[in-house]
Amino acid sequence: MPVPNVNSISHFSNTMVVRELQYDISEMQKQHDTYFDQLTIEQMNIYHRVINCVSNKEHGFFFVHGFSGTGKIFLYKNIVS
Ligand SMILES: Nc1ncnc2c1ncn2[C@@H]1O[C@H](COP(=O)(O)OP(=O)(O)OP(=O)(O)O)[C@@H](O)[C@H]1O
Repeated sequence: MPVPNVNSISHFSNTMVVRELQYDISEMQKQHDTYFDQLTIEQMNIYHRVINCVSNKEHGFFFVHGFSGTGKIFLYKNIVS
């Protein structure tokens, strides 16, 4: 069975990581502020729980569930931005 070239995999992974890290901070800030103003109270509560955990350098595991279209992705986008 052919074995993948480890150097290529490493380069590919790094390229993907580098691309992901090339975000525009001011654009992300604008996006965050826009989404943040629109969060519902429930989304806002989850947002603060996750952000507080990260800010306090605590470990956390969050599972957000809800019916389709209730704003889970909307919330994720706000948290990651
Ligand atoms: N607080 C909000 N203010 C304005 N629009 C919102 C808000 N929350 C969600 N939406 C909008 O509602 C729609 C559905 O939201 P979203 O895709 O986040 O739901 P979801 O729970 O992730 O759905 P699914 O489980 O089907 O993936 C999207 O168009 C999103 O932009």
